[in-house]
Amino acid sequence: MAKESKRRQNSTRHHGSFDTVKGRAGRILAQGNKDATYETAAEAETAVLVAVPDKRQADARTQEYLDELAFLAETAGATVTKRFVQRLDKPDLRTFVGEGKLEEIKAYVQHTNASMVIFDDDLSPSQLRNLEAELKVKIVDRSLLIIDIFAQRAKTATARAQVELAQYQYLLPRLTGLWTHLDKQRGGGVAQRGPGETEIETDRRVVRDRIAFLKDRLKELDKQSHTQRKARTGVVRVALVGYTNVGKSTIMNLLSRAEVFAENKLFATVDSTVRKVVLDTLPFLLSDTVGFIRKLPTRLIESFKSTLDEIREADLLVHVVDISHPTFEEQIAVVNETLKDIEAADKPMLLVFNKIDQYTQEPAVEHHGGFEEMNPDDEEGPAPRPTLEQLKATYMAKLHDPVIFISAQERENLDELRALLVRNVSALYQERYPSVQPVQPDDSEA
Ligand SMILES: Nc1nc2c(ncn2[C@@H]2O[C@H](COP(=O)(O)OP(=O)(O)OP(=O)(O)O)[C@@H](O)[C@H]2O)c(=O)[nH]1
Ligand SMILES: [Mg+2]
Repeated sequence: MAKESKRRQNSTRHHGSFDTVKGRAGRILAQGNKDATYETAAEAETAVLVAVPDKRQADARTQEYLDELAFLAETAGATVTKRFVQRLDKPDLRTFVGEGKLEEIKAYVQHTNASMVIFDDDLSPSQLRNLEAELKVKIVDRSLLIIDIFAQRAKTATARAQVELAQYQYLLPRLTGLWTHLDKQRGGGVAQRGPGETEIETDRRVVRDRIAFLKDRLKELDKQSHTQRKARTGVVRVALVGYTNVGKSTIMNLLSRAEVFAENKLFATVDSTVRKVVLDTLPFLLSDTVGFIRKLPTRLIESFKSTLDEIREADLLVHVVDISHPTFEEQIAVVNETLKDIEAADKPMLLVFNKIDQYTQEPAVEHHGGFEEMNPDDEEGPAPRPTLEQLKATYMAKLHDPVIFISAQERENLDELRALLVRNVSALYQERYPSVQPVQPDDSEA
């Protein structure tokens, strides 16, 4: 714990991401500082959340989304003190929220000395700039927040290079839009003038060079892991997939006795880990990897290509679902969509409903920071959820894939899970490698 906070302090001493977006990092980069590691929130920072749902979105849904954003903010290290919601058909082009709402946010931020405002969507470079000018605090959008958490978590060389690539790809268009906008607005005035065209060009070139370098580096790392993966021919590969925080790493640890970091934070895992598992003398490789989330920036998916290869190359996917989560069905849909995006959707899949110990028919009331009743006049509470038995019946009937209900934490139904894995893995051996005798793969590898 002490180590973690020391690491944080160290890394916050680097230029912050907002400085980056403000353009300062552009200059730091131009001076050859290659360490792009930064964090959105230092400890004890307070954050205000802003969501602009469209008019049809139900209040309860909006709060669930804001819960997730608050969870992300807390994971990044900030304390959420307030949530602002404005229903609009379309976000305001200039400042994302309308003028009146902006005034409200501004007053709150000034009054409470909040250190940042986090938006549940991505902001255009000019929205970012305008909001910064109006609110005079750090402005963070959803992509930046997620990239930032990834940056805090990435451990392996590949994951770090992938995160850095995502950071620079985020930075590049903002470098441009930012300064051209600033120049236009200030008419090239003196006091707070940004760098001239030449400097911007230099910054852009530095960033592009770095992007090219990172892509090469990732290709190199990919070649190495490809060689590693080739050595695994003849061994069935199983990948744990699922929304973030559903219990993938916990299950990995149970099945493989590995020590994968699991905790109640989003994106505890951003590297992939592969372990040899032997069940009933049947060996296979099990990989635990980064969780998915709604509105995951495409750029981030792209830069995490090597990590996602572990999923793409698997013979069998184990889709873990947190059934106790109020939006678990939407989470299933998000995971399936993301699997489609990375072209891994048509693999055989087992659906594992986890956290049955925590499932209640009461709709969840757990809220993260800054919660306030949105519509106190709204008498109509959410409908009770189906029983676990009803859910089982529905899902068994609805899906062709095998379905199982477990609690990794309470070790409930784990034997059933193991048996299901053994059945499916041995079927895959027969189908995929009819001539190969199951071999013992090398000892576990990271
Ligand atoms: N109540 C309950 N909690 C669980 C269960 N399984 C895991 N958890 C908890 O859920 C949290 C997330 O677990 P992880 O294993 O880190 O989840 P993950 O899917 O690997 O998460 P990311 O790596 O962040 O995508 C941890 O606090 C676990 O202790 C379960 O069956 N019941
Ligand atoms: Mg994990």
